[in-house]
Amino acid sequence: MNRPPQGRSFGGRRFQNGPGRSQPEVPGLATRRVAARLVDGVLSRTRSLDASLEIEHDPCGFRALDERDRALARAIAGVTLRRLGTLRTLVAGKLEKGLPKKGGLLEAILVTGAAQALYMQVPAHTAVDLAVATARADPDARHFAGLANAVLRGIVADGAPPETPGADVPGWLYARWTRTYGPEAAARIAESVGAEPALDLSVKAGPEQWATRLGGVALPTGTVRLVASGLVSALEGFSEGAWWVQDAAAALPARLLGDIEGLRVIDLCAAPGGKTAQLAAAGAEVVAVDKSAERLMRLSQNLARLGLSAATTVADAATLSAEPADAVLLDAPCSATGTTRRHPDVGWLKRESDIAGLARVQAQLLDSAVRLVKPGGLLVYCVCSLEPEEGERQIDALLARNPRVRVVPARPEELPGVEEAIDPSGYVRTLPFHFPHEDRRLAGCDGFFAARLRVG
Ligand SMILES: C[S@@+](CC[C@H](N)C(=O)[O-])C[C@H]1O[C@@H](n2cnc3c(N)ncnc32)[C@H](O)[C@@H]1O
Repeated sequence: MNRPPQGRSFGGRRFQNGPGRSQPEVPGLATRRVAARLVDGVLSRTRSLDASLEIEHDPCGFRALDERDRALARAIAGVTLRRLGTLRTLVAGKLEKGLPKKGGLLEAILVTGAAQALYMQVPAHTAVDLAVATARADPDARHFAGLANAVLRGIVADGAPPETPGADVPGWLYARWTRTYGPEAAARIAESVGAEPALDLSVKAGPEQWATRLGGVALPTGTVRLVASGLVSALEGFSEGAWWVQDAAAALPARLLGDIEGLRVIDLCAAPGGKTAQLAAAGAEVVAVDKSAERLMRLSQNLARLGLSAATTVADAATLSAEPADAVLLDAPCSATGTTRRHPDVGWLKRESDIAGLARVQAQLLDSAVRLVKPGGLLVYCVCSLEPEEGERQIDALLARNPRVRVVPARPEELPGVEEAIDPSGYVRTLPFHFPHEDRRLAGCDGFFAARLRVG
């Protein structure tokens, strides 16, 4: 006789109800367990949300869910991470002795449960009951199912707290933004990164037409912006390769190279290829370099969909030797704090001490990039970080150690609609509240730094 499967299967439809017994799972429970596991990867600093969704062995059971439940699990994890500071404070306020040491998924269950009750349209009793059931089904958290029930009922009874600027940004990061940009701008950055981002597309041609066809708006820099919903691959123009997804701020650095038609351009740290696509679409002969063969393969697939081409080289850009090019674009690995709006887990996964290590790598990459530019050619350096050590200070230090390099300041007419991003040194520094729009869903951008340099 075939017996029903026993025990726990992440994302499956069965869970352990007691020794040797298995019953059909409560509807919605698998989705909550997956959401808690996605968030747990971030709380334990073991996996980013994207990594949990992409890793082959599917550590959270995400792929076992159907499409609707996947969307819900992702939404719960996303809202939780966007509100994590507030949710952790609320949970801590209900726990006299703090979180139990061996609670397994307990913290993730509590914050995802509270997020659904306070910030999503999930009835509070459903959010609490499913959180308690998720705790019962976890081998460690089950000892604290009663505690989970009491904590969540208390949080629900109090309701959502008033918004406090910076409450959902990790303390170390908010303190940095306050020091760097001042308290008012830091609060505006925090508010902007707390909102759901729009979907930004770089189009090969005809931004106005594509904005009309897709029901979005064309930004003055040429990016087409839509309110995100559903699968990107289902949107008109995806399969014919008319556009690719790229934040409006991420599309600025390649523009700084100006007219590159027919020029040879080396794109360092190129994968997954958003900037390579821009360079190739502008008519350059592009060599895309990345140290990850797997990510370069994804770049080639992306370019193939777009009907664009570039040569690819798997190499460490810090030691690459190649024939110098007319221009080089270096999009260096960085703390990525400027992408907090799209990746609300960034600050929770990183430590402040990571920044110094990244800055050292960026300096090596910059020195190598300078060597790869023909005399008289241009180098654009960029990072998706809000931290000056990775941006402004990095270029200041390069100028001080290499007399061959000088800044070619960005000009306002090159950045229509975002002229305020040009600083007194001629560097480009976008902040998440740039690209304002009356419809809040269409406002904002990633925090990027870019500098254009001439190598003599
Ligand atoms: C910020 S992402 C680049 C995004 C890309 N430029 C785009 O527009 O789509 C950073 C990339 O740098 C690559 N990378 C990191 N260190 C590198 C190195 N030393 N040499 C070459 N590539 C590197 C990573 O594999 C990753 O693909």
